[in-house]
Amino acid sequence: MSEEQLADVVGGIVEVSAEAIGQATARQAQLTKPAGSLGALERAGIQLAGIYRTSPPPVPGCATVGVFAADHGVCAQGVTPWPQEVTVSMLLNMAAGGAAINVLSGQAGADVMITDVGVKLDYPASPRVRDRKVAAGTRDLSVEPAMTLEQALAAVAVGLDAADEAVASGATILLTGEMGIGNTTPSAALISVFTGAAVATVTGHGAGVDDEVLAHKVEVIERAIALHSPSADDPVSALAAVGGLEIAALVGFILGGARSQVPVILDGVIASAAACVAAAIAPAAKGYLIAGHAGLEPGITAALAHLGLEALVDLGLRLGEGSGAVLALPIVRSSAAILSGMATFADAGIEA
Ligand SMILES: Cc1cc2ncn([C@H]3O[C@H](COP(=O)(O)O)[C@@H](O)[C@H]3O)c2cc1C
Ligand SMILES: O=C(O)c1cccnc1
Repeated sequence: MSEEQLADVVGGIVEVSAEAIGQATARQAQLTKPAGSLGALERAGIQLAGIYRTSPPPVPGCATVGVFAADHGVCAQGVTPWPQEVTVSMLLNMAAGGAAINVLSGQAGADVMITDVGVKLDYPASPRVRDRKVAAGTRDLSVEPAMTLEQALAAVAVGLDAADEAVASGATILLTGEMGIGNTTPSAALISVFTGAAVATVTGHGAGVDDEVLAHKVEVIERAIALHSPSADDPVSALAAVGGLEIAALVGFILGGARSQVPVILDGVIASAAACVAAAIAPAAKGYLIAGHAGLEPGITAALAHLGLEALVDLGLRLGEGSGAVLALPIVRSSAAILSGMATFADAGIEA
């Protein structure tokens, strides 16, 4: 897609409804509970009213987790303990239903939609994997831009199409997922660029590096940022320079959800990085974002603070895949059900 086509997408994203938010806020105060007693559940329900533009909001039923997979040239710098082959192996594991995201999605009642946007190694085609490969992995962002602008935009388009397809198939809520060995490195880079936080404060252990490798990971990211001088004022260029193909696809998935006026539940650090980019491209998209969980990666905390989002769940997760997003799904559904299902003080004849 071209930058003009992306601008059209941005132009199609409307702010969530302030009127429905006002109505839902007033309704929360009339329900048979002390004001504010349901905490974050109340705030989530009000947000859903704004997103769906009606109060009470519908309970989001059909849910799709968009899992985007890709590889990362920066793995050449030794920023992850895992070999790149694991991206393919886990992709096939997900296609076979054996990954954590499959099990958790089954429990939550969500469909898993798997898209290859940039896996490096070949594998036997699977009917469960959508082949939308833009490139066989990114370049090493510590020595050259991870992607060309064209590749970054093409990957954004893959995510937009996935969101449109999910919504056309009946999804009324989207959740972000990913698989890509090495992807916590570009995620930390983007979060540093978009939040302004120091690299060392937003870089974590990812899939298990020790403290010594973590220090090296920080140094690799600092080097990349010094090389490209990415700016939050030019989000697509920043994404191309220090991002990843699945992160770009997640940017498109988020923008697509916002354009279709459905909520998008964010997973962990990779989703948080994509959300920072999406919000910089389209500030109105922010209103459609729900932070699924807090997680152990420090970049999540910085990104959510930057976006003004409050994590719904904190189970000390550090997996990714979409795991924290699907765990939050029942809570998000409950927040809508509270607004439609609870009696008001007037209904129950209680003097408020
Ligand atoms: C077996 C396995 C399953 C995973 N599922 C998600 N990730 C997570 O870990 C990777 C990012 O961490 P890093 O940047 O440190 O490589 C991504 O694939 C992410 O989805 C996994 C990682 C592994 C090894
Ligand atoms: O929080 C995450 O999303 C995460 C953490 C570790 C590894 N991969 C992803």
